[in-house]
Amino acid sequence: MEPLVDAFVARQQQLIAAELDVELAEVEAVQRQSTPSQLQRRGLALRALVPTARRTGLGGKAIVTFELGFGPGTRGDGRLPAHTFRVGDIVRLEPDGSAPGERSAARQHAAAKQAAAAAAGSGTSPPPDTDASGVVIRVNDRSLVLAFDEEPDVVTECDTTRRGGGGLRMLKIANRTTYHRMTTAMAALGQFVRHEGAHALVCPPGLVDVLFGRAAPRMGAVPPLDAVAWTDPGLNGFQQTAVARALAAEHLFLIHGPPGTGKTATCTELIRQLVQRGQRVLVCGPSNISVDNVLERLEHRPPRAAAASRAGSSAASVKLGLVRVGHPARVIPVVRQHTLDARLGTSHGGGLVQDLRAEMDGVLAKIQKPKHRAERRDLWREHRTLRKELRVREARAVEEVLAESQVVLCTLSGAATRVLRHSAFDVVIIDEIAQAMEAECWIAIAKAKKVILAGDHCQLPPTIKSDTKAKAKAKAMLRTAPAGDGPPGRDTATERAVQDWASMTLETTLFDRQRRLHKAHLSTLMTRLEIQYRMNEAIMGFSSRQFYDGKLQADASVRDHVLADLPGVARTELTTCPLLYIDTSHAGMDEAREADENDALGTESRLNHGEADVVVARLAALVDAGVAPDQIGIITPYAGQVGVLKDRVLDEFPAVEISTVDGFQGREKEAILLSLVRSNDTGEVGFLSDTRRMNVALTRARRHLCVVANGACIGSRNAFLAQMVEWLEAEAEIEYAS
Ligand SMILES: Nc1ncnc2c1ncn2[C@@H]1O[C@H](COP(=O)(O)OP(=O)(O)OP(=O)(O)O)[C@@H](O)[C@H]1O
Repeated sequence: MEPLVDAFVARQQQLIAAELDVELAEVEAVQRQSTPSQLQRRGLALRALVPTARRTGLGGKAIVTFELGFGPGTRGDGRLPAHTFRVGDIVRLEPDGSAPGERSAARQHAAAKQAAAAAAGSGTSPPPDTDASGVVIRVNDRSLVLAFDEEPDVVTECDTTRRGGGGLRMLKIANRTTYHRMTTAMAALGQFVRHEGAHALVCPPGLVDVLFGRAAPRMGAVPPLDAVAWTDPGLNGFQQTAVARALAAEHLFLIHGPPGTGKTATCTELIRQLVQRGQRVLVCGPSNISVDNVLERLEHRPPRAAAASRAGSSAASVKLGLVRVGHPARVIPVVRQHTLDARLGTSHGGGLVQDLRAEMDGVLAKIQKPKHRAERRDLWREHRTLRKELRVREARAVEEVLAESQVVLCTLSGAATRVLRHSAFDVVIIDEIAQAMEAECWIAIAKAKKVILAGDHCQLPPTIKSDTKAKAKAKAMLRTAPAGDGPPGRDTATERAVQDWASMTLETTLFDRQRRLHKAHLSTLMTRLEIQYRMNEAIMGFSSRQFYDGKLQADASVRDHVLADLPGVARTELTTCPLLYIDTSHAGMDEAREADENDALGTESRLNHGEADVVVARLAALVDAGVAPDQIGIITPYAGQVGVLKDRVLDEFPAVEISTVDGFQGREKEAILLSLVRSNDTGEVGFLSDTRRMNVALTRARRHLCVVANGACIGSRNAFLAQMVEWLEAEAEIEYAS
């Protein structure tokens, strides 16, 4: 077991370090190759900012508002120029007079290397942070609000020199926190199997054995479906089976949820059932939105349950103690009252904390008034003392809130936050598992006795920047790996597995690994949900056949639904057609290349103006028929084509959502226009050849999917795409573009 896990940990750490390297190199390249004005024009920097307000946030964080002061880029009306800063971005502030990234890039690189080295060793020491980095927590057209652990000197100094010139420049920097947390989680796993004392894992050895294939997953007695008091009586048989088996599983259970099959609804029921049984649950996902989706469902009882309880059904309303850990600014507004911050505000210990924060704000206000250096130093000292006290009281109040909460929700990376350091759970549920890197999952797994994974490996994996390089390296390693005996102490199975790690990339998810590892037990270890509630039956056909053994069923409520059934939509040929294929094969609509000017590594994207014309005409026809623009999505695999379409569409129809396929995973619209772009003489299809990307693309529409493509090109060399074109030709209404 030990060499097996050690090799896994080493490989993961190597992959994480490579990914961080690429991320840092990207940021560094952009910053080094551009002047501050160029960076600002590209939305990657904001210049001439000055701090205009300060307050104290959770954990004594310094919350500082920045507005435009003076100097280059200011326009006089106080509005910020167009920029790409978003809530959650990590940014650095530096005096606007210095060269961009002058100090930072080299420092970041050194810090990253140090972090990797530290984590590979003890796994506990955090990477040194760049001095003036903060997190964007609010953005509007005149200001940005940043949170800092402690107010950086450049910010404080900026105040004193405000009337003398200067100001601050804000630049995006790579977010190293998640990488560090992943490396630390891996190091802890290594220590756990070596029985070293310092690790932070509470999960039982049996769980680790199962997750590494050293023990078969065991199942207790599965409760008969009619013996369970369902809180949502509308769940279908697959969903109920998944919940019942997940309850019975001893260490591990997998829920496979194809598009629209109610995976989140199933997880929600499972959480309620676990809470009814007195269990404490940690609910995680790779992104904030994946977590908030579950929270939103947990908070609102499904209409099906409400109706049933009015009719006197046994559907119990389980009172859940919920808390969402994570910064309130990154949480969707409807669930904000469940954030730890909001819960602290109303808790018993929260009052004292509020008083202390107010006191700290008072000191901050005094610091801002012009003073001698010595006076300001004293005030900062006072501020620090108050912050120490605040942290102690806050920790107590947080413990109280957490103790009252049976369900804690956070991102996978968020499970590493200080407030959850001592928390342990009976079960961790990871939603959207196929989008999560395995090392990230271990941050949460470390805290629980049992793991439930829910996702769909037939959709896109996590986005990995270093992947191409990593894959090539992995292949090379496999080629050079000795075929014979391994090092002493490794049995053959371990050796095989260790060599397997060499082919592992960050795209290899925990879900993938478990499915492969426990192939023989999949029929009991995993339940696939097979009734979908999104697509007209005509839309789901190809996806069902290719990815789900032809087993997907459309629920009666969606089987035949078309746009014409929506209020205000005229009944026309177009609005009664669920699947339309516009073949551009003979229309001379050739693809073009475009260098992505936001991509410092010089990646090229593709676009197709001819296809864009077709899409724009179809969009107009849908809107003319009465389909609301916000119910229409335009998706395409290429960022270049997204740009072309946005330029053509958004002025007239700002509510239409235009996105890459990758960016639309997890979303749906009543009507989807899909532009596949590739159109060339050689049949090159680029990353259309990733079947998972095509699966996502074809399964976003509820009532109408229009595919615009050069079928002759995309189907000429790629067998999967040829089958897709065949399906479209057989099942869709066909139009030929000219
Ligand atoms: N048993 C059910 N009966 C009726 N509607 C259901 C049922 N289960 C789920 N739904 C509905 O199906 C839709 C999709 O459900 P949900 O969001 O849980 O699916 P998902 O699998 O998480 O989706 P995604 O494909 O985005 O991952 C929702 O509108 C939900 O209310």
